[in-house]
Amino acid sequence: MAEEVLVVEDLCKAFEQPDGRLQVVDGVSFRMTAGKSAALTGESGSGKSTLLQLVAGLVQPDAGRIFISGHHLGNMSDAALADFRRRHIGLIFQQFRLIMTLRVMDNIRLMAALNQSVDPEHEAFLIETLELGDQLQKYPAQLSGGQQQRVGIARALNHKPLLILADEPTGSLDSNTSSTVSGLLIELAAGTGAALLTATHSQPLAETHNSIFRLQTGRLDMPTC
Ligand SMILES: Nc1ncnc2c1ncn2[C@@H]1O[C@H](COP(=O)(O)OP(=O)(O)OP(=O)(O)O)[C@@H](O)[C@H]1O
Repeated sequence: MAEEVLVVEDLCKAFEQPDGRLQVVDGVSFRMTAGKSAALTGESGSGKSTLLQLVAGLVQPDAGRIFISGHHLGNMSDAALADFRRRHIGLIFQQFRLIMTLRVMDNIRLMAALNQSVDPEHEAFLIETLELGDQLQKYPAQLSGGQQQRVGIARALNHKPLLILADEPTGSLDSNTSSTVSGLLIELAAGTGAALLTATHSQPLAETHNSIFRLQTGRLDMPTC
């Protein structure tokens, strides 16, 4: 049986807003296994980014539990959680969030270097697959949007995370570039055995994942598997 990477149990999160308390996540449970991808869909404001931030341990839940490879995030100190996130989670953002003062090569190596876990063969494989070999000495601003996001993907996968969390990873790209980049992300995640959870508005992108989880009024529908 495939290894269970992510287990989310009865997760709840509310925010105080000027017009009252907003229950954004209301008893959400789901599981993901190694090498599988799931898209998280839902209308704007339905809580997709909040759910990703909860799973990344960047926001604390009001109730519920999150296990990543059997480790309960709620039992970790802030320092242990930060260390765990750096080692085992890969984050990909809509606006890429590359470090503009570092060359492409140093951006790609950032997480792996922090973890002292650089694997030159794995790194070379990512660079070749993502066609970044000619860009390594450039700065991010010298690349196209699609190239910058491919650097973001290489950075998120280079330290071999168990779980990749992508928030609208192709939202800033045109539709052709978007489907190339998202195809590479899904293929690489599956190939490295990571579980991939992607928040997206795009139904075509969602349909390229193994499963679709739809957030509606804080709850999860799982119509597609
Ligand atoms: N720190 C916060 N404090 C108060 N309200 C918040 C906070 N973070 C998010 N919210 C609210 O929670 C709701 C869900 O936000 P979230 O960003 O998770 O939605 P989303 O589905 O990712 O939206 P989008 O698709 O537009 O990015 C929104 O109403 C938002 O205003």
